[in-house]
Amino acid sequence: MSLHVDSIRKHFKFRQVLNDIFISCKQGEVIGLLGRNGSGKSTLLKIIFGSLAAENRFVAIDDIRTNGLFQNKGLIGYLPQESFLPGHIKIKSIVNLYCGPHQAAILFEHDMVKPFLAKKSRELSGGERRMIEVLIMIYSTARYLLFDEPFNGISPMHIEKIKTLIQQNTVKKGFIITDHDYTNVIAISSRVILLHEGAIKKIGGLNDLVDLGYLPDKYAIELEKNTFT
Ligand SMILES: Nc1ncnc2c1ncn2[C@@H]1O[C@H](COP(=O)(O)OP(=O)(O)OP(=O)(O)O)[C@@H](O)[C@H]1O
Repeated sequence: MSLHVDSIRKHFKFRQVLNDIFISCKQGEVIGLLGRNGSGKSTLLKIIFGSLAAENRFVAIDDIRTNGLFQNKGLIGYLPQESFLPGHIKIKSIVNLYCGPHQAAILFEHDMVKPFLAKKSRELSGGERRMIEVLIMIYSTARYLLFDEPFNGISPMHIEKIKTLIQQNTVKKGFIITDHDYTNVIAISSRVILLHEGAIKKIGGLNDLVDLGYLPDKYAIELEKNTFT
């Protein structure tokens, strides 16, 4: 069971943003995707999901090639960087829209969702909205989830709960997660990769992130005390 992404190429005007990108994600894995601002992380996730066209794109789920949004339906879920909840609809209805009855019933009782069920999304704070979106995606039917900045605006206590939920849900799902909160991404990732100058680099330790210019030098010694390999 795997999501297989290969040969992705994309340019905007004269800039080649993605150059023959390869990523695989098995059910049970969390892939941490890091990269500097503008390195192409969101572009890559949109192309994998099928909402953005590319010059070249190969995506296969469990060895079956998918050609875009409609073939991905129910298989790949995408949490965009910007909020996607319709502002005028109650959270309870949105949960019903995205989740099956069994998963919706779990969310209705979840302490991070229950207090907001009767509210409309526009009545929530930015962090509350993000929290709901992330939970809806985790409990959606999709088997592979692409998360673009899931921790943005969320307080540390809730980030911990979300990390636990992601890890619990890897039993049946695979995740590709990008967020500038790299310590929390690294903490839950089975593998970490860096999008650098249009290519994917495998990251074996925190020093690689310094060497490739993602983390400043001053972090090297302190961060090497932690390890994610
Ligand atoms: N529609 C577009 N037209 C032209 N250039 C674009 C377009 N979308 C993205 N780009 C450019 O492609 C590059 C990659 O953008 P992308 O949003 O994928 O980066 P990112 O790694 O997600 O960045 P960030 O971490 O800041 O969110 C950027 O230089 C951006 O300016």
